[in-house]
Amino acid sequence: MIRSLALTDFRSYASASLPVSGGAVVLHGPNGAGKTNLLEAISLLTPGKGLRGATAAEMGRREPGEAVGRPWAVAATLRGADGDEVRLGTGVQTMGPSARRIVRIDGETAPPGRLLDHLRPVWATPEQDRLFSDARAERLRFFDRLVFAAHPDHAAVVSTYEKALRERLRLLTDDTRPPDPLWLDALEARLAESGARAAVARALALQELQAGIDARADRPFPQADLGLAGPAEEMATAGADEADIVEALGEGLMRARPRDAAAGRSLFGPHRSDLTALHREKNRPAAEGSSGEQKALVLNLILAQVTRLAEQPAQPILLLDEAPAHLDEARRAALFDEIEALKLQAFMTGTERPLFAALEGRAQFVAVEGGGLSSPSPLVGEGGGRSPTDEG
Ligand SMILES: Nc1ncnc2c1ncn2[C@@H]1O[C@H](COP(=O)(O)OP(=O)(O)OP(=O)(O)O)[C@@H](O)[C@H]1O
Repeated sequence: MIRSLALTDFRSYASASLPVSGGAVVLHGPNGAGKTNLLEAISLLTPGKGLRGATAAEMGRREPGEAVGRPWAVAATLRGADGDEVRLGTGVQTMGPSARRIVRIDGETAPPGRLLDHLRPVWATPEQDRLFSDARAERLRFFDRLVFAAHPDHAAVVSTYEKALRERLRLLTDDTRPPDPLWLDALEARLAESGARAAVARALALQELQAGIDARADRPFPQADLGLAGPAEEMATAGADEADIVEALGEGLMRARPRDAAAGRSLFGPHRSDLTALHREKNRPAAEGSSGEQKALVLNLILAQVTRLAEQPAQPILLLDEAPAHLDEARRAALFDEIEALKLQAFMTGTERPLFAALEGRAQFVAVEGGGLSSPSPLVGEGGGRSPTDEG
């Protein structure tokens, strides 16, 4: 679990540090105070672009009128189940368009994937309120993140696939010369192999998540019947051998060449797959649900995810941006109870402290304002920064 956090020139924070207790941490403060910025900082303690999907260059603190942000850093001290302390750090040392985030573990530069040995942040953001009615690509990215938190190899497989896909499209749409057939074959072989592996991992993760959702039937959250739409995932779900999926993908890609070349887009392959969900109780597609209903379905899915991750050595950390505000009182109380029952560390944001009234005395409350953090004793904040922009 995270024991302390320190931010330097990160977004609206010049310099802030926060000792953290286990369990629930409530970040409350007005709009624009920096609550989401703090969650984003924690979400960077895992590979990827964090909960806003931003570039490293965007995250450096900028004063009004400044075009380029400062080099920034996020650091956390963790205490593992065995009582050992680990220091995780990430940030960029020089700014510029090519700014790359580096990762340090106990002071040593490490590949970002190693962060997953220690921490597995899972987040829910207001953007997910329309997850099931949103664009397909967004939903697939969300699902791939769930797959990847439990099966870290999945990220590399998807990235290999996406790289080969871009390369193949470049060959197919190059007007200056016909595509080199050997190169095209090689790329499609790579696509079929990585695509099949991704599809198998997705199907497996879906099965585990569905089992997790089914096991939560007694909770006051709506349940989703999940599915994966896409030929490769459908084969994997039906129990096909990976080799057969590779073959089917290879054939499909070859057949799709003229169509892809004409469209200038890749119209076939598991990047076009989708996560489907049925609101079980209502027996209707989740996409038709209200944003409150979709939020509750997503939260239930995320709780199933953290429950399954809790069985792994690296700890799940729940980051809930404005989630409680979207829930009615009964579900809010159930969410808080669940965080306690699962012994989860959860960071939750909300503009109003009374939203978290049920947690008074059971959680750490942190007031976020003006780029600073303050938490009553024994948890003393040291926000020294100020938000350079308006703070609602
Ligand atoms: N790179 C940056 N440098 C300086 N300030 C930034 C940077 N990026 C974002 N900000 C500022 O951070 C503030 C937004 O913070 P954040 O999104 O954390 O607010 P919040 O407390 O979650 O608000 P809300 O309740 O409205 O969701 C804005 O004032 C924004 O201008």
